[in-house]
Amino acid sequence: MDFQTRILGHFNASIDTKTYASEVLPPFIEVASQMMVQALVNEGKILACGNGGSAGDSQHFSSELLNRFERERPSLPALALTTDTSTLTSIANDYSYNDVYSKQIRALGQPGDVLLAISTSGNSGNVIQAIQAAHDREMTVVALTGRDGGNMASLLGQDDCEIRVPATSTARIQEVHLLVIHCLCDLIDEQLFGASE
Ligand SMILES: O=C(CO)[C@@H](O)[C@H](O)[C@H](O)[C@H](O)COP(=O)(O)O
Ligand SMILES: [Zn+2]
Repeated sequence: MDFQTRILGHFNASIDTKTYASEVLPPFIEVASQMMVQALVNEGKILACGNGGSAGDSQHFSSELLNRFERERPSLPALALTTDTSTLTSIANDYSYNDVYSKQIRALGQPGDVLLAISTSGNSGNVIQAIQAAHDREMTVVALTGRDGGNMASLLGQDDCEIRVPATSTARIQEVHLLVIHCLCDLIDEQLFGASE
């Protein structure tokens, strides 16, 4: 296959995945945005975590809340748990990589906060432990997953929200996760700061 055909294949697969996702995800995205707005209105915050591309997504989300998305508005409290290398490496070194997010959540999480837990497989051990820690801290969880939701799906309670991308490719799932994150940012701004175009 020549490179141009290969590139077109990626574009078409991404478009198809987004089209299919657009038929099933919007109600879940709306609920997740309302959970986040409720936390922010009650002076709570949003903690985010994931691995690899999903670590990047966590930081992408927190930067858009802390700084801005598409309009001028006050900073909003969000924190990616993926960035402090001293904390991450010491927890992984002294305990286990599975503990790198849960230990931070047990210290920083407050009742009413939201955990944004991102995993394309739903099976990353440290994200699973993060969900358990969040529940222990009386936080709610918005989970961005894919495939069959993995072990994360079965951990979620009725106050949580899973946004499961109907796809099996990690890359395609990640591409929809980023779109979902931008939808969440827009809906948060819309609910907190009023309607815009
Ligand atoms: O970005 C990619 C692949 O597109 C990878 O870095 C990917 O994020 C890593 O393999 C992650 O460790 C996968 O973890 P998860 O999505 O299954 O939780
Ligand atoms: Zn990737």
